[in-house]
Amino acid sequence: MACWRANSDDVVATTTAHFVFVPLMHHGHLIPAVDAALQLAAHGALASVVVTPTYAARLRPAVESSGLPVRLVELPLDLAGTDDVDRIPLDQEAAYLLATSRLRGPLERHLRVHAPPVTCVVSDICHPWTTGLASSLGVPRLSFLGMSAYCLLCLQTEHHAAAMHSAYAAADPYWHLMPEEPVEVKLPTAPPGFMRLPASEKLAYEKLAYAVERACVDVDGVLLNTFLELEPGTVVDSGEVRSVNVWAVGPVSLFHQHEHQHVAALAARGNAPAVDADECLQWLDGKEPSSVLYVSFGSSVLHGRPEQVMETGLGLEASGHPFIWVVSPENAGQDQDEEVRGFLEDLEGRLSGRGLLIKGWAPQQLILSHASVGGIMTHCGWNSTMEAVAVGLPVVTWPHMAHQFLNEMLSVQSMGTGVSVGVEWLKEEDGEVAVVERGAVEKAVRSIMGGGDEAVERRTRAAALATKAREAVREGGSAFINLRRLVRRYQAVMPQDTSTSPQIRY
Ligand SMILES: O=c1ccn([C@@H]2O[C@H](COP(=O)(O)OP(=O)(O)O[C@H]3O[C@H](CO)[C@@H](O)[C@H](O)[C@H]3O)[C@@H](O)[C@H]2O)c(=O)[nH]1
Repeated sequence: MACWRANSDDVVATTTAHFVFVPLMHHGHLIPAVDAALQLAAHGALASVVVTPTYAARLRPAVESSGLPVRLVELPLDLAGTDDVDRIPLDQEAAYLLATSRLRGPLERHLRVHAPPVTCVVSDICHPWTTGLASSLGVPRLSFLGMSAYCLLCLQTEHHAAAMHSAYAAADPYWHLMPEEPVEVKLPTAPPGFMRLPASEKLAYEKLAYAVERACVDVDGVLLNTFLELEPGTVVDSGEVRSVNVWAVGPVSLFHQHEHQHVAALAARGNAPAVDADECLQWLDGKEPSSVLYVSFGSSVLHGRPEQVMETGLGLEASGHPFIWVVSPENAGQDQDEEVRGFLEDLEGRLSGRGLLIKGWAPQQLILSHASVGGIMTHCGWNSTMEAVAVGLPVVTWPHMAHQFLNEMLSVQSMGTGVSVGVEWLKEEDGEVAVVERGAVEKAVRSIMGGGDEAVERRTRAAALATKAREAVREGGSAFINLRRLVRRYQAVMPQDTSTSPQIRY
């Protein structure tokens, strides 16, 4: 079957499903979107990923080395002199997110003149403007959500949606009543310093939150980086409650254990690493199997207070276990805090050989795939949570904001692979401050890395989940079947150009 589209410039024929990904250019959103694009391409589709030049340069090695039909559509976007969200001041981030809507015109023009025609737009939830883009192109739109099915289900309740929005807008603690469960969970938002927004930005976030809500409504389906066996009832329920197709295609990171990927590309997944990947692997080679803890708080979490960085370091030291600790430049005091900088240098000196500090971007995927790594301390970003599942590692959970608290619950209570670090909330003049003392860090690390019965059982459960994850993406597995069905479904869709009379033939 061939589908034809007439547009103002040309007439092209295609039998290929062509997914155009419009990700949010923020690591936690962009990385899984690119992985999903690679997965779809491995299943026979063409995938285009829309990015600005900075991100195109970062992604090119991984995309090109895959040898798969994934195109980077490079479009400029300038805000405050940069197109890189890492360099945009925190108080302008919301404005940046809203500014991405400026991409719509150039993108639509690009898609209209470049063959083959798009058959499906896959949009980050933060890009409500893609609704208009898809309808103007006459193609369906999928939303790509960087969260669990459980979290999606929670978002169905008006109460939670409102709470989530007010959290972003006002940075107040909020409460969420889980659907059909009489359990109240306190979901505090963020420590001071994180998403503390000036009044002008609050408005931008409110607008954004409203836009996200709209964007979730008018979709042909939702793509989730989870898999059926991980959240059996919830994947189905989340679709039924919302009356939308939910496609669980994860763990998308497992693509990188695929024959297509090279070590160098893997090291540079998402960003250029701040360490030499070979040296990092050699360091791990010198360690016992499953003995090293990997500590990372993702791409955007700030501890807020310098004392917290020091308490974390002292807790890791006291645990006695080898570790790799990824300290973001802001947390490492690279900008101003000399005390923190000095503390980290001393720590590195004292623990030389036992603790490896990476100040900047870590080759996370490469590290987690190494046999010497035995556990992760994580902020419970959904990607890191899924990456832990994919490689079968237990986790110390230390959520910092928003749905990370739900992800903690999934790891600790549902999967049984997590131990909470136990964040304490102290009242201060301008709100609550999250505090984790060194003793709590030490205890949680010993608990997942130790040899006691509970630790062994946790590791066994994590290994069993990883087996299920690999089965899900393997031929005949649930995610594999979903990817295949997606490619078939959107290859059969006939794009219609609404500005000209569509000419469609079979
Ligand atoms: O040094 C680093 C840091 C991160 N990563 C990768 O970057 C991604 C980080 O994603 P995630 O673990 O989800 O954390 P965030 O970057 O904090 O992600 C944001 O986006 C996620 C998806 O919406 C949300 O779940 C989080 O709460 C939100 O903070 C993962 O693929 C990591 O492997 C690296 O490779 N090296």
